[in-house]
Amino acid sequence: MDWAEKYRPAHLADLVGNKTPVMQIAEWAKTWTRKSRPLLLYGKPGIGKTSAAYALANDMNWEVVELNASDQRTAAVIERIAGAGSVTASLTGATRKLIVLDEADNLQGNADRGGAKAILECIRQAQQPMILIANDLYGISPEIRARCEPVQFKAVPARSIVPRLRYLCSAEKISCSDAALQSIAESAGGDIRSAVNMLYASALGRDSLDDGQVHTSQKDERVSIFSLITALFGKTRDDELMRLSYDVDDTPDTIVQWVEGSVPHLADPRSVERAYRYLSRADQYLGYTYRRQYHTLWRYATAVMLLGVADAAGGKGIHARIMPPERWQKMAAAKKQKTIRIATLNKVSSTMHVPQDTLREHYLDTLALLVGQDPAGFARELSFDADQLNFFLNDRARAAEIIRAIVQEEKEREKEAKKEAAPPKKEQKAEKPQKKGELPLPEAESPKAAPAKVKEEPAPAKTQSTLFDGF
Ligand SMILES: Nc1ncnc2c1ncn2[C@@H]1O[C@H](COP(=O)(O)OP(=O)(O)OP(=O)(O)O)[C@@H](O)[C@H]1O
Repeated sequence: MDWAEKYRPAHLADLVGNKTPVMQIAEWAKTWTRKSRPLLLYGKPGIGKTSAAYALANDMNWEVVELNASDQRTAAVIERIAGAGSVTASLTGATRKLIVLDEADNLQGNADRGGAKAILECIRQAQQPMILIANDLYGISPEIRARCEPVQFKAVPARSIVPRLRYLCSAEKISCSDAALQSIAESAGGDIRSAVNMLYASALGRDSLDDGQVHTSQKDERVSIFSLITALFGKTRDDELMRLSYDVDDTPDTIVQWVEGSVPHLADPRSVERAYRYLSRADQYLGYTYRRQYHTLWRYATAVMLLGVADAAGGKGIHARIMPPERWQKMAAAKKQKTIRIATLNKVSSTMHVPQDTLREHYLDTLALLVGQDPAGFARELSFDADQLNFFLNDRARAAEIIRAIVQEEKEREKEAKKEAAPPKKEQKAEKPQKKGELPLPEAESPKAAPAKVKEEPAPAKTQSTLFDGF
């Protein structure tokens, strides 16, 4: 087992740094009731968010139900596991179950619209404590954020990491110089997992370690696409540019798109034209690579693209924000539209018992007209969200307004239902003072009992009839 896992803190007290958030978590757990909001632990990777959730469960003798947003991407799976985990009692005798949803910020992709909804539903219904974990607080949808109590974890300073590394060395019976520990702790940039991994990699097969034997290469020497693009437009030597391209995680077909996205930032139109010529040549090589499965050509593609564009750019630097290729944004928008279209048509076709193709080819216009006449009715009937309603209305603001009103209505109804379900305060009713000189009404004549008399008029069977009765 690697050391990061082997030395995962077992108790909250074992966590290094972040004392305030740790206390906040412990307090939340001690005072937890079903009305408590879930915690949302956020902060950069490797600083103890997941460890804190597990250590808390251990300290409280709670069982953990872990959901990993990036693994279990469908709403159905999350609903099934979270639903069961959140409302049923524990089988192992643990007092409670702690639902841990890791990588909660990974759920907001377009494909995961259902996933985000399922989390919201899970938060609403959970009868058990729940912790969401994310790197980026703003990668979480506002609805989920609003329902959670945010707890920020901060990068751990090197001076706090050093004692932890020293403890690991003594547990593993390795003698390690202070300078070596200091150098590892500083290059970890506040990420304890990274520090532990560096120590592990450096100490492998040794029983003593000094400064010169430390590998701090971990992730810090990985080249990001941003540094590659910056180098491409700067005065970088050709061999250095090629080295950077090998170190970057992205493949040439991705790099070519980033380069293409940056070319319009060149000031001189002649340079732009030259850069595009090199790009199109590189693109041809990439095409051959895939068609012939001859991956050596990748190297040519990379060389033509980078050295050619660098030559066209003339080392003048890039003076604009480096952005992901615009094409990706367009593709993401198109993918979102497709997801909405499929989900919407699925709902309608299964309710109307009409195949999706037939619906799309023959009835879509008619349906859009009908929805336009009674958008709220259709939205209620088919549980549309704002995007799905907008698919028919083509008016985002109106669709959002209608859905907001429906949600509000539902909340009111829930409130009413809860009120009705609450046990009647009988003493108050019984002791309701009677006005002077007023005779008590017999049961049947009291205003409350009156509706019981109109039994001839059956109440409209609201739950039975639907908008689709005619279909
Ligand atoms: N505060 C800490 N104290 C002690 N060890 C830590 C701490 N933070 C991280 N570690 C070490 O790093 C490993 C990974 O930490 P953890 O999974 O808790 O990080 P995380 O903040 O949840 O990261 P990510 O966002 O990538 O999931 C732990 O198993 C442990 O070895």
